[in-house]
Amino acid sequence: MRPTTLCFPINAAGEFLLGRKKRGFGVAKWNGFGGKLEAGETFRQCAVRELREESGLVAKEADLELVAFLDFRFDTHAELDHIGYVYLVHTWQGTPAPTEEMEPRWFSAATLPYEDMWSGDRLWIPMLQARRKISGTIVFAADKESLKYTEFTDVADLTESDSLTAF
Ligand SMILES: COc1nc(N)nc2c1ncn2[C@H]1C[C@H](O)[C@@H](COP(=O)(O)OP(=O)(O)OP(=O)(O)O)O1
Repeated sequence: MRPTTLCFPINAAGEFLLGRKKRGFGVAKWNGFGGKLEAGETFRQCAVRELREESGLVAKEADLELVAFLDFRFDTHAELDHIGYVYLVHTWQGTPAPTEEMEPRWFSAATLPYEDMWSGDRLWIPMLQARRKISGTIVFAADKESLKYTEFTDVADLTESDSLTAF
């Protein structure tokens, strides 16, 4: 799978905006807003575009705080392996609105619906809520849901890799 981005808007009350995915990869799960990199796009361009397309929120590239690099691997489905850059978004224009792909809703930090999210999320999203920046590997088992292996490392700073944009 192509490289991806994932954005989590956070409001002044510390709530996270999630969207319930209506179609495609991760359908019916709550997640941040993002998608696959398009040809010629930078990760930040992708993140801004996907956030707008899926939530209606308009952010500037400079308003994205890069907080995680994740290597998602699927033990018996290598075609699904992909990397993702994760951003927190504190500033935007517009109001969240349902889109063709996502049904948005605000959640307090303590009540994220982990039972209806990707199973790795309950491990790494709390690290972001603790203001950590991380690099991680998440390996899913054959059922594409259970976790087989995870590893997370704190990083002092993160920068998007240019070498991952060519495909
Ligand atoms: C496997 O673990 C994952 N956990 C979480 N929390 N998020 C994930 C995981 N794997 C992928 N994601 C994110 C990364 C992207 O933001 C989306 C998937 O992107 P999608 O397939 O929806 O990409 P689009 O370009 O929007 O899709 P279309 O081709 O349908 O337009 O999930």
